[in-house]
Amino acid sequence: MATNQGNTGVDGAGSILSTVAGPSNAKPPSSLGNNNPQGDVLLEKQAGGMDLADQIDYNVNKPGEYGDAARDPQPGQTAKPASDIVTASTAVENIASPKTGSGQPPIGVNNTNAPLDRVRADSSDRVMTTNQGVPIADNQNSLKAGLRGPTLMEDFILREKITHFDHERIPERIVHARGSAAHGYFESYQDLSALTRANIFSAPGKKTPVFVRFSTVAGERGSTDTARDVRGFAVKFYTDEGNWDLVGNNIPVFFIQDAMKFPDLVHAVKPEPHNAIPQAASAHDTFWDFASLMPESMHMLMWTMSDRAIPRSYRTMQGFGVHTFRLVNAVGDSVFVKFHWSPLAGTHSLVWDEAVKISGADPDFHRRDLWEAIEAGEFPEYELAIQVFTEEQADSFPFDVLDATKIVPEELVPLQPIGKMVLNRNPDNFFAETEQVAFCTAHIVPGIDFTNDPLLQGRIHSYVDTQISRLGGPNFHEIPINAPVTQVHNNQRDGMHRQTINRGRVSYEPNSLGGGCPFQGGKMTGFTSFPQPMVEDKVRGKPALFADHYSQARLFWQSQTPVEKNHIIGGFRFELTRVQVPAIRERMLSMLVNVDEALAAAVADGLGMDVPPPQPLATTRPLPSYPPSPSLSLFARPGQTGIHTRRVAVLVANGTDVDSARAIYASLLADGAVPRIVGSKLGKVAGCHGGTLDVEITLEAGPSVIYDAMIVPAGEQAAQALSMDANALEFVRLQYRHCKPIMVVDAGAQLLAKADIPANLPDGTPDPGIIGAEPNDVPAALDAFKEVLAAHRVYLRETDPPMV
Ligand code: HEM
Repeated sequence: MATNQGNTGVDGAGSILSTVAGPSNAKPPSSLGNNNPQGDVLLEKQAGGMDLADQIDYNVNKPGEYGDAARDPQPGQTAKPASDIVTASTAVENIASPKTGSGQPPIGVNNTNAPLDRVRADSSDRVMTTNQGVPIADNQNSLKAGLRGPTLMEDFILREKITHFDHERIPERIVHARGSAAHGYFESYQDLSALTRANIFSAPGKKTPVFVRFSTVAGERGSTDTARDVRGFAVKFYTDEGNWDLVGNNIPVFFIQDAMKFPDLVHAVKPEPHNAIPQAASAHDTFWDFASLMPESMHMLMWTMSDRAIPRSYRTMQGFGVHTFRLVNAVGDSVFVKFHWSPLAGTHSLVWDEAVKISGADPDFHRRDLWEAIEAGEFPEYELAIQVFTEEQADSFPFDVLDATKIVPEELVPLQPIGKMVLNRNPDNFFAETEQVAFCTAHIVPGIDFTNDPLLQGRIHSYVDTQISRLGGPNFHEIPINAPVTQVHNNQRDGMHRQTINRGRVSYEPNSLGGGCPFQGGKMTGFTSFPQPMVEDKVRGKPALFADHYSQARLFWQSQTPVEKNHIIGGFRFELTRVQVPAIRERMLSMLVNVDEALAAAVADGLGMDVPPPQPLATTRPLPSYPPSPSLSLFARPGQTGIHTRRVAVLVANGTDVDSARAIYASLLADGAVPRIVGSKLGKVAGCHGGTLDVEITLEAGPSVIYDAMIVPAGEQAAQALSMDANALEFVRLQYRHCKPIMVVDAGAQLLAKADIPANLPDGTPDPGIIGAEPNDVPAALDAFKEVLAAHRVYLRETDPPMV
């Protein structure tokens, strides 16, 4: 017998999983270069296999705009068969499943990404039909009594089309409504069977398909990506023994300790009910009213006011399971575990002013970034690490491991890397996959179990419950993206939207009539709950250690660099400035005093208030003190991907040295960056020594905030023209203000002078992110530029004067 998550309870039994999903077309087909407006690019073979022309085609065609074209042939184009497109992943996986002789799988049949492809449909070159499969002769004109007469009731084709349209929307998620997702796989580094019998960790190199959804929490489905908010990091593992969902966030703690408070928390942060303002923002009275009355949220608030809440990309943030879970091995021994994801691209964030401006410039900033990276074959990778400790060890910690407002410091329990996740395929259909996916903390597999964390316990109920209404009934586990790759057999029947056609007369157990679904599980084969002894009174309350609300908030604060501390102060100042009720601001300040007096003073200063006395503590026990934990700083993880996928604006105008601009562009591309030729209008700019260059995007359509860095190539006349252009000046100033690397060649320095960009840092030393180059010195300058770009930002520009 299996659960609806396909947990068979029989090792390996019933598994149809032999290989792992890979991309069908991660690299954009070069045929798209037909549309390339920039015909005059270099042609030089790259070591990595993708030639420069392909890369430039890809970039010129703007990744966000070719997605559909890459899959579906456009008029006059022939789609490149998926198998012809070699990507790093297909090379590794080599998982293409058998195709029919024509190369076209039948409708509804899996083509290249077994096993999750089993229901992908490709309608290219197929005759249009009704939902009953009847061929349609005319899809443009309704059936009328005469050309100018009334439409006939019998027009079932019209009515079916409109009726379906009328019902195309489903309720959005009550939280985490806005998200983006990707397919990929998880690969285990080692055999963890001593700790857990979870099948996905049973052998080194074992691969398990995953679907991952990243999200913001508070905003509605159409809200902006770069709001200050927690990010969801939900992973569905399609394991051999059913689905395991690790439904985490990018912050390792949470606002509250008990599920009982979750509806209050969400009501407080969502738009206020009388006027539905503000969208996707915690900067309003009701949120801070709740928070200031909920001191257990203090630790989480430190994280959400930090740059963790404005990541540069879903690819540059960590993920955490948050709760303490259990691992259980084959003989029933159990240890506690915390799960951590760390991106190979490092942890990088935006600065607040930039995040605000991106909301206008590109509300899909994170969605686009994830999509484009995967389409370009720059597959995001995250390492999974665990912290493992025994129940006895947990008893000796100065905090309670069942309290979701506490971390287990890495200094106390080191991280153990156990595998990596690679996201290598974008969804085919946003609604069918990203919108309909249903994650749930209750979806666990043999070898993994819950703890008594009272927040986790409430979540186990909440997800399935909400999905029954969001996805229209109890059968949403049959929706392809939710269906396990294992077979599902049980005696559950019927209900709205039932897809499975169960055979036989027996749908109960025990039975003597045969057929149906015999129960084959049993102790240590099927899922068995860890038999934790429990003899306690029924109570409403919380353990004593839960009442320490400040010591880990202080640990977080003390582990931050000066730059990060300034940003946290800025976050509190911004949010509390938006709060209208002075008493709420004062209560928050009184909580901050308990974290750190200098922090409270700096925030109070920004609010024009005095520092109030500290809020009384909820405990009389002495608070533990922790040594700073360097790994809590974002800067602890610079990443291993260099300048890959970093976006660089190359500013041009008439008079730009076209050859120099091309050389810079090609050099950036060769190192994996994403350069763009940016000018004041589309069309060609004339080079100072002849030749022309196509502008790819304008200063208005591609403003400063969507780039990680900028370069002004050589060219006296171009530098003068840019210096007269208000958009170009604004561009440079924002690049500087947002701490981005800036390189100028020769006369390009005029632009910096006109924009009043200082060459030195506030402490008087040269700014390493302002790189000037002579025309004959460009390669060396580019090397220096790339080095600063790989380090992401020059935050030293900001630290004068430090606020604490
Ligand atoms: C008692 C506390 C909580 C409750 C009752 C709760 C409830 C919910 C609900 C109802 C949804 C929408 C699900 C859907 O419609 O499919 C959701 C989504 C989500 N929750 Fe929670 N949540 C809680 C705490 C947390 C915590 C602590 C985390 C992180 C560890 C978290 C992470 C997520 C994520 C990532 C999603 C989005 C899943 C997706 O991408 O579809 N939640 N939560």
